[in-house]
Amino acid sequence: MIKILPGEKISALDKRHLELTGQKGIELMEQAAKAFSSWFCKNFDSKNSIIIWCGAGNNGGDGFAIARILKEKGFTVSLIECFEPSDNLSTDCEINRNRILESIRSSKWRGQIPESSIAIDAFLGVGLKGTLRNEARDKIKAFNSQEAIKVSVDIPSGLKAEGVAGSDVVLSDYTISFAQPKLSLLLPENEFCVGDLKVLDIGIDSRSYHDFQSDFYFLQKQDVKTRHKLFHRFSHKGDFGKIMLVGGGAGKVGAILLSGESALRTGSGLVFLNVNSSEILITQIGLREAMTSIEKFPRLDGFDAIGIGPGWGMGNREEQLEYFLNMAKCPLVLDADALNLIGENPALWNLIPVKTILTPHLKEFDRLAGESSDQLERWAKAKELAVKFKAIIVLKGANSLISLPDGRQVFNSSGTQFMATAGAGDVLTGMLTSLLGQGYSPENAALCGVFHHGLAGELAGKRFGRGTIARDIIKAIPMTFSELGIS
Ligand SMILES: NC(=O)C1=CN([C@@H]2O[C@H](COP(=O)(O)OP(=O)(O)OC[C@H]3O[C@@H](n4cnc5c(N)ncnc54)[C@H](OP(=O)(O)O)[C@@H]3O)[C@@H](O)[C@H]2O)[C@H](O)CC1
Ligand SMILES: [K+]
Repeated sequence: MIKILPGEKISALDKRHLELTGQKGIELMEQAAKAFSSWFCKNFDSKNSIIIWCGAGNNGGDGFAIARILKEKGFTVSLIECFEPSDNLSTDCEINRNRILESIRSSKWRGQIPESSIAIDAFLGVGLKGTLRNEARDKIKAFNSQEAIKVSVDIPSGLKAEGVAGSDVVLSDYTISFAQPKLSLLLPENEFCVGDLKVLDIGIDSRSYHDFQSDFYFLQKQDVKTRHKLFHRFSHKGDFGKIMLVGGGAGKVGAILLSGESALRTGSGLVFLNVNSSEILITQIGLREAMTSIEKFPRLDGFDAIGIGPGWGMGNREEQLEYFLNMAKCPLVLDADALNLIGENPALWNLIPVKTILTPHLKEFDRLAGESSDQLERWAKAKELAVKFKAIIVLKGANSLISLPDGRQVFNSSGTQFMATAGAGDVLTGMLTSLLGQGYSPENAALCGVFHHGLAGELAGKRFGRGTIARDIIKAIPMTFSELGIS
């Protein structure tokens, strides 16, 4: 997994990469511009007219290089230089400016609002320091007043790598960030200016990160494959685990059925659903592949993993939750009402076995950890709780955050807005419990489960868009394994 470094360390990281590889800065910039352009060509037709706003630093240098590449690809490109002739350009910005083809129209910014169908923001990147100067503010305002689709290079101009955006910031539809997402791009508070986020590999040598400390990591497709267990032709039902999912209170059976079905689609060998006695019939009809039980205090031996909470209800459940926390000898997942019960009675924290996976959404997290004034505070609290109770806390949302007992915090890269639908969380609980039951370590179960859940959402979202429902996500789970080449 790639480390997420503070913005102020990015140039030191580049330097380390250049030392290790013998590359030149201008070559790294070219890799970044090529990565951006290749994403751009996949997403936009060359009939579009493009205007690129370039600053005087390396973000602007990226912009000049992107202009040249997109022109070569057949786009109509023009440039606005957001600096004065007296300003010092960074060395690589200067080189790329000189490489610009004569056929690209380039003008100085003189307060005009140009016309184009796509505007690319390569004005300010992670090198922004202190308070934004007035002249930069005017340019950002002018940039925002264009009607064009807006795409930011690396980070929206005016946004700091770690900060919450103020009012003087480029309002992007897409932000295409290099090597690693900057923390500010992952804050829900900044969604209004970041838009869709894509992080592109620009070929930074992974050894370059060794010299830098950070507890924040970014989980990508390539990190997941090696964490999977592989099964072979002699594998039998037992290897795929026997799990119990506890929930399904009166009127909420749907939640546990979704968890059960997603566990089966994730590969569980045997799935038991423990539900309210009133709900047994409907549970059996709802998921033929599952077995059902209605005991409040069922025997737990023989289970490889237990997931508790989906649709459980909170009335008279505390004693039952205590029973599961005290008696289970296998790994646990706690979700929904199991978490709400802990929120109501914090003493239960002390009963949670080490490396239990907790999967709160934002509101459940606030019930567990108390209200937070912003997401940064929530992230800090998640880390504190994960370390204190040696738990794995999955704070669900866009770029779900997995806080590990050793203090590392991992942001997930998969997912889509179309997963914001009833039952998506129950699907995750089923997947995580399933992977634990298959013998994955809790850390690998959390990382793989969260990534595959997001990927399943993406696949379902591509097909059903806004109409995506939790069952579409479940149906897509098997495809996530083939997508990653996992048998
Ligand atoms: N590893 C990577 O991710 C790579 C990223 N690349 C790109 O490089 C930029 C970072 O480039 P850098 O040169 O360090 O800085 P910027 O271009 O972001 O910003 C410098 C310019 O910003 C002006 N500035 C700074 N503070 C202010 C302010 N408060 N108000 C207005 N203007 C400001 C600064 O002007 P000065 O007069 O102060 O010097 C500069 O003009 C990164 O974001 C990526 O896009 C590399 O291309 C490849 C590797
Ligand atoms: K930018």
